[in-house]
Amino acid sequence: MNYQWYPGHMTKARRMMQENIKLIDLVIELVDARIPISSRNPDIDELGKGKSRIILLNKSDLADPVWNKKWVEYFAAKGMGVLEINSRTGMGIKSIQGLVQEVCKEKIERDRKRGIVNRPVRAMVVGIPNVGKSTFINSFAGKACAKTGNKPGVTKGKQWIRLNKGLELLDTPGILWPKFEDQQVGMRLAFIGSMNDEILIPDELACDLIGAIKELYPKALQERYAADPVGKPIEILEAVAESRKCYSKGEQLDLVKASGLLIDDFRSGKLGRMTLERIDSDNE
Ligand SMILES: Nc1nc2c(ncn2[C@@H]2O[C@H](COP(=O)(O)OP(=O)(O)OP(=O)(O)O)[C@@H](O)[C@H]2O)c(=O)[nH]1
Repeated sequence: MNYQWYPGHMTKARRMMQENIKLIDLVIELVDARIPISSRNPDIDELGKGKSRIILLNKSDLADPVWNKKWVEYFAAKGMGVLEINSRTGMGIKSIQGLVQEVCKEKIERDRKRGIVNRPVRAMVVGIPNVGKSTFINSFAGKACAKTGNKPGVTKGKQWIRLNKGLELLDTPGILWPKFEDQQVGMRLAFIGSMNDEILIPDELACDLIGAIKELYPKALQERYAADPVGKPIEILEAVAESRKCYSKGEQLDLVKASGLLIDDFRSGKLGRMTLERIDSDNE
């Protein structure tokens, strides 16, 4: 299947990003912990040049804990502030404030030398669609947050959330586009549900997903569906249909229904915590 990403509002997204980036000191980039490279924007390093940076591995509850640690080490080794978080439960969120202070140390020091004290760090959350930006902002800002009104000298309509004396967050996240011309990336985004499912063919998507899981977590397919993990993806999909009793009229296996169930099981973590992207020579 051709995994086609429709850039849609990419030009607008880029323009907004370029406009907002001028206003901030810190870029908080959210990625999906299950595919930490494919869920990044290919131009983020260029767009965020000269800004402090934090990368958050969101949805870490759905990803393999062993690989969460390895990916944290990977980004830390590249000099980035990094944490694994779960925006739904708030896991890891508390540690962000300390990390902000750490990555913005130079800026705070620079301000202090110039006699500027108590100027808050201004941050913006960015990430591709569906990575959890809104959930994260709600969780990070919490109920205690107060929206500050429009500030003089700031582009009209911008709203800042004051988290504490030292940190303000732009209330609207920057939506970035993924590396949409890359088929592997497109496929992984389709697996996690970051591509419009309506443009995808369910059983082909399911077979591609089975192919990926079979390589990395063969036992999961065996345990949940009693499937032979060395079988062909289509045979494994048939096993899914049998184990979940997906039959259409005439006792035929309903592979489309089975595909939906399998994809849902993966996306909701019922198949287990899985990381589908590994550190290899391509991204080292
Ligand atoms: N399991 C899990 N689900 C999460 C987490 N963070 C967000 N989600 C879910 O992911 C889905 C997308 O979250 P949103 O906050 O709407 O994502 P977004 O990046 O703002 O999406 P766009 O508005 O499309 O750009 C929602 O169903 C969230 O509940 C997380 O850490 N773990």
